[in-house]
Amino acid sequence: KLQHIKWEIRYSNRSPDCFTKLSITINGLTPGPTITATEGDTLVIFATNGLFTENTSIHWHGILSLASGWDEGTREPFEYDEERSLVLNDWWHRRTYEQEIGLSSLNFNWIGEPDSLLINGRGRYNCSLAGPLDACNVTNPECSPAALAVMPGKTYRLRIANVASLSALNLEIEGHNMTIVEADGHYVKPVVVKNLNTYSGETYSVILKAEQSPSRNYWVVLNVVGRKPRTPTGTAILNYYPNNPLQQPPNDPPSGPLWDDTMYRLNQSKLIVSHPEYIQTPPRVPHRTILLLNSQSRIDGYLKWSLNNVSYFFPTTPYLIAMKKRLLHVFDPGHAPESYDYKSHDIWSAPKNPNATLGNGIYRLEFGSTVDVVLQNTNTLTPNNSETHPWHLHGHDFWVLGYGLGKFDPEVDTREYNLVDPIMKNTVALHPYGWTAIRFQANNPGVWAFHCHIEAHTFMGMGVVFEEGVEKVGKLPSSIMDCGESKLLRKP
Ligand SMILES: O=C1O[C@H]([C@@H](O)CO)C(O)=C1O
Repeated sequence: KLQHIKWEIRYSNRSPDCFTKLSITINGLTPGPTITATEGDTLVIFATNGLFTENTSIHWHGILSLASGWDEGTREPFEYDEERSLVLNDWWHRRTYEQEIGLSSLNFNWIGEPDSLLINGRGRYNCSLAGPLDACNVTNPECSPAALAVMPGKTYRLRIANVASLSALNLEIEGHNMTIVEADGHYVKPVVVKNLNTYSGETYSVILKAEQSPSRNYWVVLNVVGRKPRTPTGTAILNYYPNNPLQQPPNDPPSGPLWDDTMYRLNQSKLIVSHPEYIQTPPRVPHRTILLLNSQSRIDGYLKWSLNNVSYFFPTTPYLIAMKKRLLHVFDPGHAPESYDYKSHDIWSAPKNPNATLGNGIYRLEFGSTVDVVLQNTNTLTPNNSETHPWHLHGHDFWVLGYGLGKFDPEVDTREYNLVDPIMKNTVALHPYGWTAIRFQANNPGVWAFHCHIEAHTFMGMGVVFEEGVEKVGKLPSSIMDCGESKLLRKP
């Protein structure tokens, strides 16, 4: 089926948590409109940029720009009556420009924790904390809680997206277990959980049975985990027909797991493996292994994040254009570092020498080769602290071969890799003081980002770039020649 969709991207005043804020919207909505499509449909999306001074682009998160013939016509390995979407977000009242200035000043100012958590674009800020010039109104219908309507006895597929820019979020539905059946577009060997940890950029489907007493509603509860929460719990209402969708459950919301229980989250990550009937077996061995030390660092006094002591900065001319048009001077010609000194590096302490360098050299991958990346976490510059990082790869799905705590040991840990039924994903968590190993095939011609999906961390340099088969990319349209030196190539 062919669908034509029109999107207008513009600023509007929105009050998703009762506090009015200028927000970037699609057709006036945040989160934007839902597209309902069947696998195989063709979507033509005509987007207009109604922002006054900014460029914009849309990243098709989790939708591979590759022909995936093996997915044709397959049936889902689970049953449900209806589906519902749950878009989970964290929300700040300060403008992103102020945040950027704070992050990139010598007088570093962290973005802090979110003001609110939103479920389907709705949250609740405590308006008594708002300033005299702020607009904050708890009776605004825009911020009345989201209701998830269910019929007693029916089974639902909840499609969950964590679109937060920072937070790892724990979702719990009071009195109901969830069965995880899908992650990042791949079917999962079903696992029953009381609550679900999701990391920025991830998507899941869970099956929920409306099998509790229909005499009342139940809480849908969202909590920050992995960072010390300073944000009130986000809530929505699981609304059993025929109760009023605004009727609050009779008790307090459940409190969720402890925010700093890393083992709990690590163990849940390990439970997510491929559904037995949908296994795509990974190649047995990689052609190349890249080991990436994730560390907080300093460059000339500025706080940064770096990979193998290189903090990434974006070149002003896009790589794809630079490579196709031989503008090779616009980024570092050298190779990005393949590894770090893992024998002597102490991951448990703040680094004695936190200095790093800026760079934007790339990893050139042989087309068609199998590449392993091992992400190694370490202590930040703060003593006894290590953070969670959701790593997101553009242009590919990867196999998740394993997770561990402590320092990755290539001799021992590679033997424990799951080569039998690993899940494929596009976003994966690196847990505090832990490591995560992934494998992918460099089979999608182009230039692809691999970065921490925490927006502030990407901004502070936490990313790398892969190139493969760029010579196979066809002619670039002159309409994309907008940034840096590519402007000179634009046909009038
Ligand atoms: O990048 C970060 O900076 C702060 C803190 O480490 C320094 O203020 C924080 O929590 C981050 O995730």
